[in-house]
Amino acid sequence: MEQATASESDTTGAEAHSNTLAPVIHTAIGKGKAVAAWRLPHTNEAHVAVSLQDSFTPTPPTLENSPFGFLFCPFQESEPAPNLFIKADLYISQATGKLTAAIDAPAPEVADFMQALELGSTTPQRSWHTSNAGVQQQSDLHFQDAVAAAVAAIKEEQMEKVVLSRNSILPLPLHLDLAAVFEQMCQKHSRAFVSVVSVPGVGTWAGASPEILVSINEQQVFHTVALAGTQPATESVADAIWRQKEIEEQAMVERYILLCFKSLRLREYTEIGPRTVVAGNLMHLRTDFKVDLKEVDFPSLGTDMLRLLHPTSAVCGLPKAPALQFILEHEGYDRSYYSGFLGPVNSKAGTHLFVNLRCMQLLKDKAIIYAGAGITAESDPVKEWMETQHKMVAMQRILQQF
Ligand SMILES: C=C(O[C@H]1C=CC=C(C(=O)O)[C@@H]1O)C(=O)O
Repeated sequence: MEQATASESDTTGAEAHSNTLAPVIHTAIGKGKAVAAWRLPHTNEAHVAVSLQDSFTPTPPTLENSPFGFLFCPFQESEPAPNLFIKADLYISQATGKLTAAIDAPAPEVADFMQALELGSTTPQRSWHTSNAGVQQQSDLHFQDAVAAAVAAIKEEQMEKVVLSRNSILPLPLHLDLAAVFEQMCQKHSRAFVSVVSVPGVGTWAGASPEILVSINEQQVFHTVALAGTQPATESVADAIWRQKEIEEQAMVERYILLCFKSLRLREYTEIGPRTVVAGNLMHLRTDFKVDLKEVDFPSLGTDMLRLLHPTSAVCGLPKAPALQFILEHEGYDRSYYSGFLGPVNSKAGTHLFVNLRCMQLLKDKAIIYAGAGITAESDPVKEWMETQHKMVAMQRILQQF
């Protein structure tokens, strides 16, 4: 039997001609397989990976020795929301338009999939894998009360910052197609990491994230960011004026990343920023941290930083333990995969994990849109609620296209 290896180039020549990405997504769902589609920021090339395995759970997520696939992890691991790895048994990119099978992909399943693809998909609209978990939605007042409680706890010095979130449930348009949702997001969000993930028994998520968690590109450059502070986008980023509250909020995220480097005794990094960046209808403050792994001998940096960073102070808070405790006690709903992380691992372009933000979960006839806001001593409950409204606009606009 052939061994699984850790690179996207380990593929056999199993090809189906004239494929585009949409039929591959439809066939995967029709055949009950897990599928992920993604497009990296500032690139034109979309990718789709399909797993032909029955199990998707990695324990624990390691990056360096992983085969090529797509990692999908929740905010907090639980039975309905486990860490998932969609191994790329089948892979297609827009650049080649050819579906290829990994060298260790199960041959009968590959043949079966190719045949179904040739026959053409009859997948109806609004067809994707759905989760069995119930939907919880809190009232607007619940969110605002939680913010007020967080401000009080911060003033009592129980923590410095906590990120509180909420969800909003919308009916789904009848003519919604998952591949078309992906395409719309690619068109509308060129600066974001765009993805759709659909896993049997777990459900379907779509999003356009502005936040890199851990990325190692083909030149072996490690990259992470401190992203925080939000305001509506202005004509030009040069016009952005940031309040002290946002500057401090982002500085806390930066400080936590520096602490992670320090705990790994890593001093050879570059730091650029904070700069104003645009994310859809919004702007944020971002500092970029990079490490050249060709110059620094630290082969496990990706996995080590992932373990230390998640959940970052951009989605959890500072210090991490009391902020997490506060979230679990006060948010009043399960974040599931919102504010978890996701992305391709060991692809030709490297490993690119993003925080699952500006995202939605697709149920049979509803979408759940998620958003959060960083709470500090200066936070105002109504303004923070408005900020979450602004963050939900990205996904609302995608649904309005149908
Ligand atoms: C938690 C979210 O955003 C984070 C990322 C950027 C800015 C944020 C903020 O200003 O609060 C959040 O920390 C979200 O989009 O749901």
